[in-house]
Amino acid sequence: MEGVDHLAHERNKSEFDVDAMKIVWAGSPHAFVVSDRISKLVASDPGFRKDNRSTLSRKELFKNTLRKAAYAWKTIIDLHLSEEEAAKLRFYVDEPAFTDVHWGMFIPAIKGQGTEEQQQKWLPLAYKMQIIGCYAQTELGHGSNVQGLETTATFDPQTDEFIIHSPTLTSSKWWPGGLGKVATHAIAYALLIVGGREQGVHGFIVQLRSLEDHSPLPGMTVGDIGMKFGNGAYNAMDNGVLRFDHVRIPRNQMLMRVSQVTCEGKYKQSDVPRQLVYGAMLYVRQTIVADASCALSRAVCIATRYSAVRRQFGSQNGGPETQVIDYKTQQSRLFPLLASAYAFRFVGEWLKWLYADVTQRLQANDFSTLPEAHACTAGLKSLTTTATADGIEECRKLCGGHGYLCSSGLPELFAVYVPACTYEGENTVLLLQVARFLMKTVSQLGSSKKPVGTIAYMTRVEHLMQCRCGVQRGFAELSADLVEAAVAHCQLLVVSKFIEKLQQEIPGKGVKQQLEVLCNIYALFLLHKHQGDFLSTGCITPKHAALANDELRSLYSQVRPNAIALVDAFNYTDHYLGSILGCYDGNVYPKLYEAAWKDPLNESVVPDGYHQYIRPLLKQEIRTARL
Ligand SMILES: CCCCCCCC/C=C\CCCC(=O)SCCNC(=O)CCNC(=O)[C@H](O)C(C)(C)COP(=O)(O)OP(=O)(O)OC[C@H]1O[C@@H](n2cnc3c(N)ncnc32)[C@H](O)[C@@H]1OP(=O)(O)O
Ligand SMILES: Cc1cc2nc3c(=O)[nH]c(=O)nc-3n(C[C@H](O)[C@H](O)[C@H](O)COP(=O)(O)OP(=O)(O)OC[C@H]3O[C@@H](n4cnc5c(N)ncnc54)[C@H](O)[C@@H]3O)c2cc1C
Repeated sequence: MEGVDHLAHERNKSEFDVDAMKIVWAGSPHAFVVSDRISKLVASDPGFRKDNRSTLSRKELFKNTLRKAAYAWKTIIDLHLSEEEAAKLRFYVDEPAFTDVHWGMFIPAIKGQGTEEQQQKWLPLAYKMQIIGCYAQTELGHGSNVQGLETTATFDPQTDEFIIHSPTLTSSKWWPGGLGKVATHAIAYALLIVGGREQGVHGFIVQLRSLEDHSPLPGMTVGDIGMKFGNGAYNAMDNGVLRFDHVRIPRNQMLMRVSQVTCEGKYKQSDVPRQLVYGAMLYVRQTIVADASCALSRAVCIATRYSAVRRQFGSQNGGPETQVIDYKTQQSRLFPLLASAYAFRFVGEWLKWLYADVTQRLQANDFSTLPEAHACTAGLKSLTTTATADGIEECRKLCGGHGYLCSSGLPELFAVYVPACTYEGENTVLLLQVARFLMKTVSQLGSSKKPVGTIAYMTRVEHLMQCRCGVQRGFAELSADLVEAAVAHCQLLVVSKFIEKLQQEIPGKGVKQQLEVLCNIYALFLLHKHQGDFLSTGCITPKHAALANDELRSLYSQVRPNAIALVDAFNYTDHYLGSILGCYDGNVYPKLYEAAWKDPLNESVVPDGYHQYIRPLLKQEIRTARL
């Protein structure tokens, strides 16, 4: 029945202060108030409905996304929302759109790589959305290998301009979000050529479309690259293709914080590391880690609530069947994902601090922590997105057949989420960056200081690399093993940041205790999963492995009575979850049944096509029918 909380019995089992945990999850009392208010504002506004998305064609989906983006912007202006509130509104609208790239990449690139003068010119236009930007780095032929990009930017001292050109088919810009149909400007990455000399890849602000009638400017061939994975909402994003035909831009539209080109045609490399050209990627990678905790927590919330609602087998003397959340197999699949959602939340908080710290240092021309920041953002982006994509799929499977319905919210969540393993740095490529950082760290330790902890094994690897073949060839030969080492290094980071979080003051009855249980689950699950490595290196004995397994089962039993309260702490509205299986009141079956009849296929009792195709079949008239 509507209005009845079918999960009340579960909520009454909770052993901790859920409201206090909501504040821990949000990050602070202020962050909770903003999130709570904005999520309810979005959920209560029909202009932001999303339950009809799966029935829209791609063009309808795209146009609806433009409508929502414009409506969101009007809401932000009308309600005088702050930048923080506006970002939360875009988050809870939950629609992949050009605004993600405008705010998440175009603006950070100008802030990170533009001079003061360039920031003063372009940022006010971008903040007021008087221009709409995209981040055009990837090409048809190159994405991971940034230094392999083929678009050229040739300086013409006669006119004090750069000539942007796509010399080959593979140099076509390909994938940039917002590029296909919406963006008026791009940060375009191109190989700089000055005085006939190649100077590496740099960023350029290029206007793509007229601000009067939105038509592509001369020399631009631009469009959408076509349908993407599944029928998911990511098809609302116009990932585009763009070819430049000798497009001229003023010299002052090269982003010149890192390097400069003078009007005389002199290339100047300031003492800022070349890698700052990659700065926007550092920013996005750290936001992606926070996004991973959000996406995984959504899937876990759905699967946990449904696992408490669903009963299957185990009826005693005609009594109720067993809740599937009580099966140890369900717990051993679900609760490590619940623990991971919290673990990624806290490592994401730390990474946000690390990014802010490195940004502050860079402003003072202190580049000492840039390598560490790169390794951490790259490694944690890779680790958390892989675990989250796998975790969303596991949550779908934990919900049985109903998990495969669009109305469960899980297929869409998976389809929209999985490209995170590829964009902003393909996950293996990023782990190789971490491996390179680890190797460099080890080689710098020198003979007097042996590596310890998770990089102790690197001594053997380093010896092997140096004696058997050159370091470069050794690295390539052992890259698959080094990627595993990189994952282990990042897992250590996640566990250690969870432990550090527990050393902080955490108010609320039973809250810290619950987090300690989740931290232990996360760590022991990893030990169980990788016990082969731990055993073969003598880090643990078979007895330790058995003890860990026993302790895991005990910890699952401790989480069980608190599971619903732990996902309630995410404080997601039913609108944001977009899932009948995960609805707050647990009233699943009537809602599933009601939703089925809303499908367009049920608009007629006899389906279109019956008379043309089915009836001839049934009446054995198929031989003569015109198909
Ligand atoms: C409101 C918030 C919303 C935000 C979310 C928006 C989401 C929108 C949806 C999707 C957006 C997706 C956008 C994209 O995908 S943009 C394109 C992303 N592309 C990539 O990530 C490319 C990956 N490739 C690279 O980063 C580089 O090519 C490389 C793999 C790192 C190789 O670099 P390079 O060829 O220069 O050479 P090296 O490996 O030799 O590196 C040289 C040294 O530089 C150091 N390095 C490399 N990268 C960085 C960095 N980013 N920062 C700092 N330092 C870096 C590297 O460690 C080497 O140092 P060393 O000391 O060892 O010499
Ligand atoms: C949904 C989506 C949105 C995107 N948005 C944008 C955007 O807004 N702007 C933008 O510029 N780009 C965007 N991209 C492009 C994205 O950044 C690239 O796809 C990504 O960087 C991966 O590069 P790639 O496609 O060239 O993969 P590749 O590098 O070709 O990867 C293919 C395979 O080769 C392997 N590989 C590659 N190099 C090595 C190596 N050195 N050693 C070992 N293995 C290797 C990879 O691990 C992978 O298995 C987007 C992509 C997607 C899917």
